[in-house]
Amino acid sequence: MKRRISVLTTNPSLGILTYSLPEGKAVAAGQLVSIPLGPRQILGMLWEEDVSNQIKIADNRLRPVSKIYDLPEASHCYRKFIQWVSSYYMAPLGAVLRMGIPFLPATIESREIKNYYVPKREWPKLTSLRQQALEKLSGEKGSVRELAEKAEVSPAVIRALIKTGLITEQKTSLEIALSLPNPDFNAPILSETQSKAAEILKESIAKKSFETFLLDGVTGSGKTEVYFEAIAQTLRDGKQSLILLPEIALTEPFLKRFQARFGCEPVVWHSDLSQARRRKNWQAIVTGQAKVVIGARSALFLPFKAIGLIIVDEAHETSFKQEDGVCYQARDVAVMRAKFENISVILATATPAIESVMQVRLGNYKEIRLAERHGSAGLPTIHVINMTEQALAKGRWLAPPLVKALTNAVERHEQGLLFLNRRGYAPLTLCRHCGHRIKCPHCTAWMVEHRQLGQMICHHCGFTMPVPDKCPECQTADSLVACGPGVERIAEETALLFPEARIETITSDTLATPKQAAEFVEKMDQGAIDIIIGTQLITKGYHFPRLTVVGVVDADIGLQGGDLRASEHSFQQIAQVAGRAGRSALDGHVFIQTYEPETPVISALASGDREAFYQTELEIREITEAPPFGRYVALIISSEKQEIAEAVGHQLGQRKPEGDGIEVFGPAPAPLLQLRGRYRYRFLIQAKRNIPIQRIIHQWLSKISIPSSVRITIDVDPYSFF
Ligand SMILES: Nc1ncnc2c1ncn2[C@@H]1O[C@H](COP(=O)(O)OP(=O)(O)OP(=O)(O)O)[C@@H](O)[C@H]1O
Ligand SMILES: [Zn+2]
Repeated sequence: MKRRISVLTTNPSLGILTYSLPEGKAVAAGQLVSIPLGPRQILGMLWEEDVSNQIKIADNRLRPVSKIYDLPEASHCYRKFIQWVSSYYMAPLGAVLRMGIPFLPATIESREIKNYYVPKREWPKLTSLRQQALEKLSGEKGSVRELAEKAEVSPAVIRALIKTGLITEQKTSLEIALSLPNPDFNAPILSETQSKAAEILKESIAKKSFETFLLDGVTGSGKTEVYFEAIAQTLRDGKQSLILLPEIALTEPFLKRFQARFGCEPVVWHSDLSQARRRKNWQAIVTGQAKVVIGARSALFLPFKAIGLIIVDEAHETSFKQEDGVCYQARDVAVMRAKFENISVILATATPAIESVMQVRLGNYKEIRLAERHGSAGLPTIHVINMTEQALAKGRWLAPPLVKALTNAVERHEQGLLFLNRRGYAPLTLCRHCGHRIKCPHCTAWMVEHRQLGQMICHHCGFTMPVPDKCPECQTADSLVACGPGVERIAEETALLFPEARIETITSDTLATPKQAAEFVEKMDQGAIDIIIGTQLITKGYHFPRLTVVGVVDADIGLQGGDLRASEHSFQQIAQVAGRAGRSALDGHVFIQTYEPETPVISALASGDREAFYQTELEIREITEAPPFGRYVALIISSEKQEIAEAVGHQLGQRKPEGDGIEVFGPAPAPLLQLRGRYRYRFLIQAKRNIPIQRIIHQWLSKISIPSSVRITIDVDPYSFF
């Protein structure tokens, strides 16, 4: 009988398959292999070494593994971890593995990537598409696909140009000479509290066992400096560290800061890297050359050679929640990875998630507090502006006390920040003649005017159309009016109030890449910006010493959705943006504009009594058996045909699981009934934490046959409810 092994493929619909092994080859579980499937080669990981007694396939039908990659095998802990993620989040095993191994690795023989280079020079006359491509690409390099994307032509055009020799091939080696971060390169002198905190972390790392820390320090207290000490210790031990950041725009400033402390840049992992860069970095992580990795949440799934520490920075951030594909919460996954690897994990934040606070109370996480800002900086003064008492002119959104503070700041050559979490000019456009509201044809959502682009954009599906000059419904000309403010409208008002000021709008439209973020930080540091108008993108991580005035344009926005975490998120967001003010020698002032100054969120911010706010939140959650006390799972049934989605919802509704400690709500049409052209119906399952909810849902779903046009999304511990 042949030697048999099971291989977990990175193809979600295939899962685990059985293959035979070439005689005499030594293999270990966790090794990467490629296997033949029909005419194709598929990537996978040896899952179990010898499965000869379990599998019924006849020897002659068994195909051999075609290649075993010469890379360190992933550990037993790693495979256990992938398994856990798959079963907890109810996602196919292969889909989870694919996040860690997103491409065929280079083999020993071909540790090179084909890149192409377009020389800078005058080009001969060619067909216009080719001409256009060469002009756009002058001086660029990349893979065929990357060049095609940059030039906005098809890959065939690029291939044709390669054939003519106008674009030349360049082999890039995968071996990178990485500089090693030096733990003692430029260590700061820590304050007493900071060094106590750092000592606790270092001791934990020395113990080499699983421990979760909540590094809870006010904004500007030096959390980063403290966890850098933990990284230094991990470096001394020869192990790898992973730092997760909530936003890739934050990586660039972070790289600089890291370099100043450790003498060289860490290795980066996120979606904005070129193919060649991604492959190199992946290789360095898997072989253990990369000692410190900073990345987006997907970095958690990489098969590190020797991981010794995980840090989640701004751990309360909702962007750690992945909402499509495998739905997971990276903060929780980080803790689980650390548990499987038996290492320490640090959650750093100034405004912890309720879930984390609860884990501290239960004794599962250790809390480390940094109560004061570093050096001479004090916390900013909070001013609440009761908007019901402010008589603002029509189309004006900034109240006089805020305007006055900004005026003073600009005069003193300090900087101001106006925060409004709404992209575009206005969230709603309506016809003042017939009342028609401009809506997305594919979503249950308003089209948002982006005046600078001259476009209306749907923020859910990206559908775009020109701003109409008459009402699409009643055809009346010049009857459309913008309702409510977005950042662009606030920028317009600010420009009127401060004609001399240099104003910059920062949103995901203007600050999409790490490079743009770096340019922005540079401008701020040089004092080339007086006032920033920004969305949540600007609330976290940045340290601008001359920024002294922060205005929260509409503090009530976050509470409108009214979901489970609305108050918590609103509190976190405002506290974070407030934390950008007065971070060095200059005093900071924060102005919060609200129509409801009495709500718990605003009063907690005004009084600085965070504990009381958390206490009340926890009590509400406990009474309602909401997370973290109970558990939620959302089930979303969607189809392009409304009747079909509704019918499947109805069928499932009739077979709802029942029993003690579990309650199923729905099916109900989702608040966002139509999204990207699909109609959606929702269930919300609420269960006690000891209920094996995943198993129950599996059984429930297996009771009915689901048409192929219907998609069922399972979201365990959901954050969005629309
Ligand atoms: N011991 C120290 N010596 C010198 N500079 C320090 C020290 N501690 C903190 N700083 C400086 O103070 C500023 C704030 O520190 P840091 O960014 O680490 O705070 P943080 O708690 O991570 O802030 P936030 O939560 O707002 O992002 C930084 O410029 C940092 O370099
Ligand atoms: Zn849409």
